[in-house]
Amino acid sequence: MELFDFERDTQRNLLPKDGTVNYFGTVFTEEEANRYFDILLNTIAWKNDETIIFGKKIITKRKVAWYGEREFEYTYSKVTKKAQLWTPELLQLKKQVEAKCGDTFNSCLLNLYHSGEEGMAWHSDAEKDLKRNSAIASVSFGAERKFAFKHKETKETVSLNLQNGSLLIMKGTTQSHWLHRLPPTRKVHAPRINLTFRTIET
Ligand SMILES: O=C(O)CCC(=O)C(=O)O
Ligand SMILES: [Fe+2]
Repeated sequence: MELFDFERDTQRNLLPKDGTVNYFGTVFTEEEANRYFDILLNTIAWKNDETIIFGKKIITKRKVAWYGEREFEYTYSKVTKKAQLWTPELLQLKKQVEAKCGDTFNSCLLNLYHSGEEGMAWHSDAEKDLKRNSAIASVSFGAERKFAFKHKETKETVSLNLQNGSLLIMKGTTQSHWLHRLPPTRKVHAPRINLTFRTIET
């Protein structure tokens, strides 16, 4: 197999063990991706994220929003938030993503990174509100950014670039054994929007 085909093979697990990550590459055309970027930028109720670090409330530069099929209460970065109801475009995106990966989702966390200087530190998405070992689908629009995984015990790392209009799935025991992050970079000046479709335990 050519290297190109190998990288495009969505059945390939990017993790060597203890979880499954599939990168589907771009699943939206550049035109569709740019259109979604603009719509989301203008229709989502973006807010600066709040978190507690060493007992102090911190306001992040990165903006976030939380949507779902119900007004779920959800604790993320140690602060409890209430989901807003799906917008028409988010519901459409959710259906497109579900059709591609075969999993279903009932909520979505959105992140807006204004430039490469904004990122997200090492974490795993294993909050108690999330259904255990359920798939998380990550859709990216805008600037291409590096994304990395680190095994919690062995510290081995795996990284890839998340392209404009791309889809990445994390599933199985990935969140129990691996951390992930979006490293900050001085090389990227353009903004990026990321959506992670998730399943809240109901
Ligand atoms: O922006 C990204 O690609 C990752 C976001 C993320 O890990 C999260 O929202 O939990
Ligand atoms: Fe995450």
